[in-house]
Amino acid sequence: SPPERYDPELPPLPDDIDDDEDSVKIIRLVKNKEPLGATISRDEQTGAILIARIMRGGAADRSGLIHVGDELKEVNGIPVDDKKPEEIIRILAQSQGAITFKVVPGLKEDATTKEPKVYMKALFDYDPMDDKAIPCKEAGLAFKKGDILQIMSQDDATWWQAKHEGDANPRAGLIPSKQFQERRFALRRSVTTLPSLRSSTRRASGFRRSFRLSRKDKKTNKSMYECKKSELYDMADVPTYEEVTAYRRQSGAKHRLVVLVGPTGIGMNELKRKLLISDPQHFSVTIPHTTRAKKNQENDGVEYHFIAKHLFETDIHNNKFIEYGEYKGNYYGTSLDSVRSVLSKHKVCLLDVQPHTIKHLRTAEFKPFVVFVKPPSIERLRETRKNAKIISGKDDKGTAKPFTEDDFQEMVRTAQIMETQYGHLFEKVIVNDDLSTAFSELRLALKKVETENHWVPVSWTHS
Ligand SMILES: Nc1ncnc2c1ncn2[C@@H]1O[C@H](COP(=O)(O)OP(=O)(O)OP(=O)(O)O)[C@@H](O)[C@H]1O
Repeated sequence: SPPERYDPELPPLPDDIDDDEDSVKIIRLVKNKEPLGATISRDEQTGAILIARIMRGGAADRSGLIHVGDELKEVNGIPVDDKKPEEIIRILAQSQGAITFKVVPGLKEDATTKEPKVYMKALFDYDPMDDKAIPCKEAGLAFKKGDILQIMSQDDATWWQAKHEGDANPRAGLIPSKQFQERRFALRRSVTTLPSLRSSTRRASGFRRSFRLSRKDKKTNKSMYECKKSELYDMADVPTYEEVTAYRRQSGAKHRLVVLVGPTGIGMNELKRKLLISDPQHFSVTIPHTTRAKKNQENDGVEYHFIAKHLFETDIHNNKFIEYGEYKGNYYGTSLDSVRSVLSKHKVCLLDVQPHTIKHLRTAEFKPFVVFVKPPSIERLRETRKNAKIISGKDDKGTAKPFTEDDFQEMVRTAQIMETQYGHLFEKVIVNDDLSTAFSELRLALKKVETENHWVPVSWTHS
């Protein structure tokens, strides 16, 4: 049967309806300490004060009574037509308890938006209090590099709304959009000069000890390992946000590649060695390639893969190497296939690389877990490394020498530059102060990578 209609019969609308009077809504909100969660702006054309933005989950949003586009007429009986937005904000900030608004409703917003599930990893530090561009500092959300943000709204091209992942407080805050941040970051970069990691590591770094070689060429005092890819390219990458998703490795699935980075001499080999000893069935390292002649006691595919120079060069051209370099006329390198070989044995592959290499490894195949091994304070370095030796590379045999004050300073300096330039790629930072503490921390972190949820780029889970 057709539904009965209970609507009352309405009289016809009068012809002389007064828009201004009839469409006005009086809204009463009780405001405690919490901000209202709305921003206002003046319409350039009409001069009207409009609700510019409603913060998701804020007081205004939860009331459901105020909407973007509503025109504000009065606050607590005070007309706002002749007021500057700053003055109105001051009135709002000062009032406590019930606030009365008189508004002319704008066009209704689409109310079907449900809570969005977009997560971004912040790749930079942000403090709205230092941001001259933000329309309202109090509405801003501060965050640190590495924080996971749930993006609540991307409606505005310049200011997104976000909250910290897992934060029970439903109130969102304003953050600069990716596009906006990229634009102004690029502008800022063009006027400041970043310290170059390349020149700083030229002296100290060279071959990783993974290649079991000393680091410096004695005669030229030059890095044996020259970056083949321009680091200028890195400067063009603007770290803003990266869309991420929770990923948990399925038991039985291949392990994520464990990548260690840090200044030379910080103890990456030591940490790798300890991991290998702690569980040789579980952890493994890659076998490097070399074009040097095999020594008698060596076996092909054990210490090195021994290959001919022209084959090595072909492999270079075919992008088979993660890193490679030349030392005394011979090539040494770590191939992608040597990593694959470890992973396909269902072992955890421990790899230390130069930081600019990380981005080439960040693929769905390897899902690298990047650990930055960081030096403690220079005082602690002096204390803890009192009896330690470093392969100085000052002589051909690469004999171990005690650390010098220069070594410590170089380590701290390089670490700072690495963190500034590549910090957004580090998922775990381990300060190698006391070695056994650092080792336990690393082992725990690697255990968690195998069993717990971690945020990874969405692109890694699509394939
Ligand atoms: N926390 C620590 N306390 C004391 N000594 C340490 C600590 N960590 C590492 N060392 C010592 O410092 C020296 C250098 O460490 P290691 O060879 O592991 O450095 P590395 O980072 O692998 O350097 P590279 O690969 O560039 O040669 C070693 O003698 C090591 O035993």
